[in-house]
Amino acid sequence: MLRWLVRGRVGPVWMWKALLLFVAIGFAGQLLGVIFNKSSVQTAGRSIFTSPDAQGPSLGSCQPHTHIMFLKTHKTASSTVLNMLSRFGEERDLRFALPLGYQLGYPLPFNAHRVKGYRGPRAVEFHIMGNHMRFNRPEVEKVMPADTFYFSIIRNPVALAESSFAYYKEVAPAFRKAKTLGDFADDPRKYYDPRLRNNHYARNLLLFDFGMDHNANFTATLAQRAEEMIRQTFRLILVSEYFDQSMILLRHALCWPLDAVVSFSLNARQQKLGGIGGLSGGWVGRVATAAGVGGKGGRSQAKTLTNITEEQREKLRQWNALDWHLYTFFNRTFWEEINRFGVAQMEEEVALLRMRREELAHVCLRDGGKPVEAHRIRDRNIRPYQSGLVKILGYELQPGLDNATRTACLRMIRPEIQYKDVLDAKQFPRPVAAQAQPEAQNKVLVVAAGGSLSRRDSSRMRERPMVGGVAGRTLEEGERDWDGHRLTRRNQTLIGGQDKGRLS
Ligand SMILES: Nc1ncnc2c1ncn2[C@@H]1O[C@H](COP(=O)(O)OS(=O)(=O)O)[C@@H](OP(=O)(O)O)[C@H]1O
Repeated sequence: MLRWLVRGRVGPVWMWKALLLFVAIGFAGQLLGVIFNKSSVQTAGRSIFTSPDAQGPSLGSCQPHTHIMFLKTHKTASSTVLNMLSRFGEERDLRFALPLGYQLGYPLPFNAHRVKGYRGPRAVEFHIMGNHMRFNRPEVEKVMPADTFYFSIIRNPVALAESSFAYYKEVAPAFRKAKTLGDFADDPRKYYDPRLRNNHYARNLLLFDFGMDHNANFTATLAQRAEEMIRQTFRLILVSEYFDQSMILLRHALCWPLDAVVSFSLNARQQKLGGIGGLSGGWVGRVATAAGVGGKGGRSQAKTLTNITEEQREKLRQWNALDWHLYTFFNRTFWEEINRFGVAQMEEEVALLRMRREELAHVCLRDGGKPVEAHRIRDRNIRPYQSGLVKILGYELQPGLDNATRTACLRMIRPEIQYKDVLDAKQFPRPVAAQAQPEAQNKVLVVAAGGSLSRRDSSRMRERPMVGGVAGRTLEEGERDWDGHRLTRRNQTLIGGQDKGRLS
């Protein structure tokens, strides 16, 4: 029959040869496609963010909340939470109440004028607010709509003190003077002067962030007043030690899809003890594992990385007695909430969340999700800011991702400072000419997530994420940020205009 065809009874020979060639190419293409489909991360990732798993179990007919205020408390996993809000808002073109610099006037009580683009209390234009601030309800209410959902997160004060000590060692004078956290815990008053700027990082930091007097001595009346104020304003208080359970409660409260609350831990210190595990070694889920649902009847253990004795822990609890009260109180209400939600359902949903996180880590992250030191991250734009005694870790993206997957994965690991720049550039696009100024790179100030400005020699500065370089946003010399003081620059050393306390 082929001879018959070839002889040109049905069309010329060249046409049949061409046809055979096309069929062969098509077949080979199909075959290669099957092979690559099985092995390539890129293809696996193509559909992962749009698969039905991304939605999670049905939430019924509720409407997703889009007016949200998150009080970003310090050293409580708040950067991981803020990352979710940033992703959610960016994907849906929501408007963020962004700071002029990198924090909303912290540590001064929040003032509405710290919000970029704020035009007065009657202009309703922001959906999400979540950068560091010292809470001040009347001013926040000027910015956010009346139906805003307020929530925040707390952490065991002992673990929080440890994290704060490591991060703000050179920022808080009380920590600077103490050799170790143990020494500080043994006799905090020896190191602590309430008049010194930045010492709020060393005592009742939670209470300070909620806008209350963190230096007051503990009384039951004060503690109850604090608890009452928080309950009146905040609809949900999450607990860092039970991060995954917190995410499930949050997702139900906000009526958000599962993927919106799946995250990789950001801003983590390198673990000195015990090394770093990959995903299978429990890194991404390390906190989750430590916080099994209801494992300890709702009580949490502070997971600390340094060696402090039980006696020193107890001293830290006493030193931070007001925070300790808040923590125990809201830990209790948190578990009451889970009981109302249903313990069995919580277990199921937490398991789904963890599975999903593993899946996304497998697609998005290099080396199975193992966090890496900043200088090892090839893409400088996603290096986390470094501060204090230990290395703050970040992630590397899996190579070879298709564009859509890469964008979604990148959002999940983009550090807070860089994310603020991205959102800022989107909300306040600058004329092309302004973005192209060559000296912009030289005027970059590096600002810590916690608010401190880096004091680095220029060679080390090159290792830091170039804040202004991320999206063309640069803090200009003389701009006011941090606490309203004018910032000046002396040979790469950035200092506050009038204070003895350096900004780091
Ligand atoms: N998912 C999750 N679960 C539990 N804990 C987590 C999570 N993500 C981040 N972290 C830990 O939170 C600490 C950083 O907190 P913040 O991001 O609030 O710090 S900051 O105030 O913005 O600088 C930091 O704690 P330390 O490592 O003890 O310093 C992070 O490891």
